[in-house]
Amino acid sequence: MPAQQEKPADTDTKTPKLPARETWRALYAHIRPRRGAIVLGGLLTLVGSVTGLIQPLAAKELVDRLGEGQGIGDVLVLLTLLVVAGTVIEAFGAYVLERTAESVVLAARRQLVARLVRLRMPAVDRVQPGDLMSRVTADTTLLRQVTTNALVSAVAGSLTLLATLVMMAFLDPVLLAVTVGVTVVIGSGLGFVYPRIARATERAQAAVGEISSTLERTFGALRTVKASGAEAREAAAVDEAARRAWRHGVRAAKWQSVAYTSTGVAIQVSFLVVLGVGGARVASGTIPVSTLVAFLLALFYLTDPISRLVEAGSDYQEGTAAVARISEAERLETEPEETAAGSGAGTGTGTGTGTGDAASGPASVAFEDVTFRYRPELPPVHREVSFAVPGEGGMTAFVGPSGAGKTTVFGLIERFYEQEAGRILLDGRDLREWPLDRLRAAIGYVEQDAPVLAGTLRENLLFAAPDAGEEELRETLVRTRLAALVDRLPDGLETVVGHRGSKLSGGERQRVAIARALLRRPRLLLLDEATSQLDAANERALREVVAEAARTTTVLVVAHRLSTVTLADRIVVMEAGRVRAVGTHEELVAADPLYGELAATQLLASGPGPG
Ligand SMILES: Nc1ncnc2c1ncn2[C@@H]1O[C@H](COP(=O)(O)OP(=O)(O)OP(=O)(O)O)[C@@H](O)[C@H]1O
Repeated sequence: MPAQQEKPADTDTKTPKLPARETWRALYAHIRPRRGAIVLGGLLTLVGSVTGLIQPLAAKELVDRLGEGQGIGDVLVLLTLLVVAGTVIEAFGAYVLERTAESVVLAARRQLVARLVRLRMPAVDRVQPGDLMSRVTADTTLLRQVTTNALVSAVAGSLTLLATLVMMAFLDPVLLAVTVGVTVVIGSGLGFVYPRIARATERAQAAVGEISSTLERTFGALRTVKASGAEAREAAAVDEAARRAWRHGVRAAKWQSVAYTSTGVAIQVSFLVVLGVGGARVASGTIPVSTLVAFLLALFYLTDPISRLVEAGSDYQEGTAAVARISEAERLETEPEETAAGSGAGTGTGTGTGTGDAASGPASVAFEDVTFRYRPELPPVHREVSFAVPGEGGMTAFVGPSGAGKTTVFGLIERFYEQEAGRILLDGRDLREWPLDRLRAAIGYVEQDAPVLAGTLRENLLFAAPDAGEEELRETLVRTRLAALVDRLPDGLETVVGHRGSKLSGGERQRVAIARALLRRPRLLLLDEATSQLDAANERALREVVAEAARTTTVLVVAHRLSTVTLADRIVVMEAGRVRAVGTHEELVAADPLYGELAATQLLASGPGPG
């Protein structure tokens, strides 16, 4: 079985940095569908704050009228309305923005998951599932802030800034030039700070991804972890990643606080410089004192928009970190859309033969000089592999030493991987010409470790054929010798089987996986036999199930049992990626020394035998 897992290059802490334009484009792609709601939310917030600004004027009018002994009833009503309206509008604006932010996150998650479930196997081999999970959960969360608050702050801040600058220019262009000069000098430091916020956030997020990866590994094999006494080491690995997330998170916070502080410093320094330069201009009679006073007041009005802009910039940096990691996951190679969705014509439920245009009945399979390697830098796993299985049902067994490339045959038939030379034919048609969904609908695949998913027995059985009827389900249970087990269980088909079917025995798991594959009514059944020993009853049950399936379906078995190969109509002996010999058990025992040795020493010979 392919079990190679190595530290993937693309989930390293150093996520390659996207160019600024591309980052913005990727971010904007998330915002675009909701730009209407963001504009609405922004406008409502703005109207709310403007209403707030009118309140002091109304209050002044109220006081004036009181002084003059006039009636204040209408002003009081107006003031009340303003307060209520202002509060309600602002709150509603905030709600619209928050809701939009959540929608942006939701859309990003859905889009990412829709792609990730369609990942091609070579991409899956390179990444760590836990890290991908954290991109879907944790990284998308970071989009919340940047897509709404930061954007609105940036626009509102820019507008206010512009208005204040115009007013300052009107008061005294020279003092404005002085202010802008000081602010730009100090603000240019942000060019140094911002990339550091982005980098620290990105590393913190990568570390969070590592936490997920480690947890996924630990909980995916908790029995092995416990049996190996590795609990403390696994916890330490999570601890190390968590510390790294903390360290980078703190670093991001440090740079954020530097950015915020620099705003205050810029204003303070501007104030002092304007005081000096303005004072001199007043002394020389160039401007009146009132202008200087007004200018200094205006300078303080600058604080708010600049702070908002700096904060928006900082949020944006966090957003870019998230977007870099999300985009990286989105760039992983995927299979065509119709595959996972099963939306291709003629599949729908996946319960029928599903091949639509192809004939029903057992499928034929042929390999013609197939050469394949898992990665370009690795040696070939298949070298000019050729064999032919006619479309007349029956069982073909693949045998050979461990690592000979038997499981890989199945991976290629399912088109999980693509050969580099040669052709693979199903029903005489090149696999590359088959729509993927139709191809897979024609095949039932039972992996070696017979994965049973968390959930109920029923969910597991119907996983590949959700619309199968109750009668068909019963019938399949009988065929796969599972009916007695289901009847024995207090909750029957609704029994929860535990994570990876841990509440079932190895033999039961195998048969559940076969039942699942059979419910798909496959024309070709690929069965990767378990290497573990089964008790005699389980082994006999399994053998009967496979023999029965072979009457109506072409069955290919990666065989580890003598009892299976003796039943096979045809045996393909593989060694080091080549087909060594093809024949029946008797023929091969007589003609092929490797097969003779395998049959004598390596194939599991337990159970009552084929008779
Ligand atoms: N996803 C993968 N990436 C890289 N190499 C792989 C991958 N899967 C399998 N291999 C390698 O390809 C070779 C053939 O593997 P395969 O699983 O086809 O062997 P097998 O004959 O089924 O072995 P076994 O009887 O032990 O299951 C092995 O050397 C294996 O290490």
